[in-house]
Amino acid sequence: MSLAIDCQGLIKRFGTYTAVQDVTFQIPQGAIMGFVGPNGAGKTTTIRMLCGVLVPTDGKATVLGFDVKSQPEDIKQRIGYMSQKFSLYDDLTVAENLAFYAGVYNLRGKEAALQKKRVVERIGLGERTSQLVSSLSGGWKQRVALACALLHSPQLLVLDEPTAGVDPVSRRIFWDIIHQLAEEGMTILVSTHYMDEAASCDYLGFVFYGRLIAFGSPEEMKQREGKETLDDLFIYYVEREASEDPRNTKAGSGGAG
Ligand SMILES: Nc1ncnc2c1ncn2[C@@H]1O[C@H](COP(=O)(O)OP(=O)(O)OP(=O)(O)O)[C@@H](O)[C@H]1O
Repeated sequence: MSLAIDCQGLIKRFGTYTAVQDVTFQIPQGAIMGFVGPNGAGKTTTIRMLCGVLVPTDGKATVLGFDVKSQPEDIKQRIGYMSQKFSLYDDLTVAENLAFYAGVYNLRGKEAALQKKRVVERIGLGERTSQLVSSLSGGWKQRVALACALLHSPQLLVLDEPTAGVDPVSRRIFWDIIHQLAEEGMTILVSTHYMDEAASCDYLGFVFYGRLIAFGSPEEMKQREGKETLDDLFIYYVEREASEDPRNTKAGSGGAG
């Protein structure tokens, strides 16, 4: 089994505040891993370390075989990233946004044209390419953002709350595409607050107060705690763990180091 992400005791401190504490998990290539947890739990901070854009305070992680601390550029070249803000230019058309991101990924000439054509077909954007992004619905903007993130054929697709505020039909279409990409071998790391999305992941990590308090397949996790639904499971975790945020104290920040 080839690992896409191997994360061992990852820690991130901002001053005396520990945003991520001793996070350890592994996922194989081609898997969909979902991060769930309340706001401020540390999901984005963990994702940013794994993308090679934030240096961990301690711990080790390899992504696609590259070390996050010493080889961040190798990681960045091989991942596609999409955040809930979509990072599109509203006053440009879909085609112009794709052209801009092709440039960001250093795609030129024939290669750029080929990759743009590929993602337009793949995501079903054919009839939208000349439309201004500002005139698109949230669901279509989301699909354009996904197309931009796929332009350079990444091996790992990182999605930080990609469907926040998007209607249910668009969410379903988006997830159908995500599952197809995973079937073709792409690894997906996604943070979400939606339990139906969490349920369709191969692996789930539940993050709370900076710690990964549970990890496994959705079925395993439910069985382990004897819960019928993921909603019940996550409410159980939150109630079990909830107390004053331990990360605000020096003791909390040093606990896993
Ligand atoms: N650069 C920073 N400096 C100081 N604190 C930070 C910084 N980045 C994040 N934090 C803090 O670390 C904690 C974890 O934040 P993070 O954004 O990783 O959480 P999250 O689980 O992604 O939340 P959300 O679901 O709201 O996106 C938060 O309390 C946040 O305020």
